[in-house]
Amino acid sequence: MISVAEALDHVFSLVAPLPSETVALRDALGRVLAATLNARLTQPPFPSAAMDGFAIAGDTAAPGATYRVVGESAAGHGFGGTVGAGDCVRIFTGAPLPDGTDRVIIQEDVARDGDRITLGDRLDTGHHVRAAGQDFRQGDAFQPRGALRPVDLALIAAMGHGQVTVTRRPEVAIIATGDELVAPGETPGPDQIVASNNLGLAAMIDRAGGRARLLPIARDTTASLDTAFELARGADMVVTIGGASVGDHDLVAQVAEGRGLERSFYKVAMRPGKPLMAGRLDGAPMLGLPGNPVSALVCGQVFVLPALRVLMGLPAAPAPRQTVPLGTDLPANGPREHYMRASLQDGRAHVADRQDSALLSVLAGADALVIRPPDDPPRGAGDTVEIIAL
Ligand SMILES: Nc1nc2c(c(=O)[nH]1)N[C@H]1C(S)=C(S)[C@@H](COP(=O)(O)OP(=O)(O)OC[C@H]3O[C@@H](n4cnc5c(N)ncnc54)[C@H](O)[C@@H]3O)O[C@H]1N2
Ligand code: MOO
Repeated sequence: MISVAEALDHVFSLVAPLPSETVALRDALGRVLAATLNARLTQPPFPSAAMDGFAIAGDTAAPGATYRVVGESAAGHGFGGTVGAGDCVRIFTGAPLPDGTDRVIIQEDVARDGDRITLGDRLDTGHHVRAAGQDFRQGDAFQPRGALRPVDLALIAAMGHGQVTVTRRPEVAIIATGDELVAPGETPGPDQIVASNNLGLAAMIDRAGGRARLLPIARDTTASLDTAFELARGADMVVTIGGASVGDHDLVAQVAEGRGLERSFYKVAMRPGKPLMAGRLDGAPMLGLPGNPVSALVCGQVFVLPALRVLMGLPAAPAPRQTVPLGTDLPANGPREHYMRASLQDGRAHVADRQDSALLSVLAGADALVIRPPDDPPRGAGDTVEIIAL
């Protein structure tokens, strides 16, 4: 059995960023820029007012000074005339500063009488002018730090782009396997249960920026699995769930190998998730997850999402970890890296009593996975541990 870190390295060697495509900015949330983007515009494009008031030549400002109002500059409608000595222009936030002015006196500091204004006794010191290009200049490069966030989209729009070139959204085929499974919403027959973790995994993938394609549940037969793999053709990644262990009806590896799977590894020293397999099938990376609901979803966090991020154009990196103190005592860990379901309260990780990998309700009640290294000695409340936040 290989370690989680080795297995993840193998998974990373199976994936590479997908080709790019151009999409409307409106559809670019969560996508990853395929190349550095340069501003086509300068912002602000002209010196502009940061407050509502009167634009003057700043060196003339003094308590009691008077000016003649010769026009108005509003956002979208600048003042086209000339501002002479002793003149001012009524101005509003966002409006271009007229030539010959370099300061805005806020209207609270001004007394107006017809077309005359008099500055008050206590002027604030600000010029209330936004310099041209103070936010960004034409040609400035923008390299977001990750997948595009709402603020990134706003900036790119302001920079003058209506479309962006991003890495294509990965399509991930998900194959649940097992004679015992029925689709969500169906009533299980005798000896059956509802397939759940494939749905959870699909949601995980969609939320992370992929597009999950849930295939029909495959039965525990060579023919059914073969059909499922056939339907998965063309996907950017194939994920199977279940049938990964050593039982007589665990046929996924056998069928995948029959179709030419180039296997990278089988079995990882982790808990849950031990019977994980990975390789390349029909030209696509394939991950075979164990069927237990928690095992599948933990493998989703630890392997599927990091692989998905690489396909999306993000750097190859393990699931982000944080360090927090434990809120509970823990016995020594065994030889596998243990991902324990825990809830965070007052900044401490309280590890759930029941850690069976079949317990979806425990996972749903958790907001973190506490990671115990192999053979970790007993830990007490207050000791720090690494977690993956869920
Ligand atoms: N003799 C051994 N038995 C088992 C071993 C072992 O090393 N030796 N490993 C155990 C571990 S660890 C795991 S994890 C499981 C994984 O088994 P499979 O990947 O073959 O999964 P299945 O047998 O198909 O299913 C396990 C369990 O999960 C339920 N399941 C499967 N798919 C779904 C789904 N889509 N939604 C909800 N639940 C699902 C299935 O009904 C089973 O209850 O093997 C152990 N055995
Ligand atoms: O590794 Mo299994 O995934 O412990 O339940």
